Amino acid sequence: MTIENVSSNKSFGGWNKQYNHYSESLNCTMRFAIYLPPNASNGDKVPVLYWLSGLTCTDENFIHKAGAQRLAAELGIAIVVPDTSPRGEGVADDDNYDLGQGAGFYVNATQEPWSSHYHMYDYVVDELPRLVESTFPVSDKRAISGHSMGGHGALVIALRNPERYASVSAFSPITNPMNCPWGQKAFNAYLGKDRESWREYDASELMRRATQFVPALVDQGEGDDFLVEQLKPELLAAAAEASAYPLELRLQEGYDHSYYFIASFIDDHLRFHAAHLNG
Ligand SMILES: N[C@@H](CCC(=O)N[C@@H](CS)C(=O)NCC(=O)O)C(=O)O
Repeated sequence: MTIENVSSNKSFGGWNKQYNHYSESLNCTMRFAIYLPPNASNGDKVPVLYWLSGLTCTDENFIHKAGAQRLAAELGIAIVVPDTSPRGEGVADDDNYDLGQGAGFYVNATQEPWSSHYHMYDYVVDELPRLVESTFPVSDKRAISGHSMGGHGALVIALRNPERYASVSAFSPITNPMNCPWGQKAFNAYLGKDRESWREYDASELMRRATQFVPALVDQGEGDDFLVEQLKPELLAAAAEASAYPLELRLQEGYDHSYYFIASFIDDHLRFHAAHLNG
């Protein structure tokens, strides 16, 4: 596996870096970002928080806007940020922002024209950690978090792979994609009409029947324009109650869907993950 460094910026004593590599699961060249805290340069193997971004994002939005590096440096946690879909000229796309490139929804697509590249689930669960853990001074202690579409991705991936993650968190996640317009549009396209196959990618469905628990923290802004139609945190809360899932769901008054919200609470999420990664 060859990977190519495309940027390096020192930050809070550690390094923000971007890499390109050819992804076997996505069948195209992908870029990801990694923040390596200062102690990763001393030969320590540091734990990793994987961050999954939302619709329209690349590997850069979180790195530029969330302000996570200062505390990640202090806590000694690396952060890995993949892109949100396969990309490139030969990769299927759609004119709308909520389907195709920038909108991979962290599923393995089974339908044409998406199925030859759109395997973000396999990429995030298997290929990217394997690459990161064999390339950088990081351990196999993992946590996962994300925003909106990426919050959906983080919850689904942790719920389906509880042995792989110490903790999971999300900002403004799409909690029940089977029952909201963004999710229904994406799942119809990527997975087809059979709604049974959708259940494996629905955080509320998975949480309701969970028997193995990954500690979960979710923050949702009450001033979020997408709250009622798309995000529906009350459905996740009901699912958690049904399985006695260890979910902490916090509604934050006045906050919207933007990175201003994420930046306001990212420290809480980093400390939550650090407690579980180092516990
Ligand atoms: N219609 C909006 C929806 C997209 C949106 O709100 N994206 C969120 C994630 S769901 C985001 O993080 N945008 C990029 C940013 O704020 O940096 C747009 O196209 O900007």
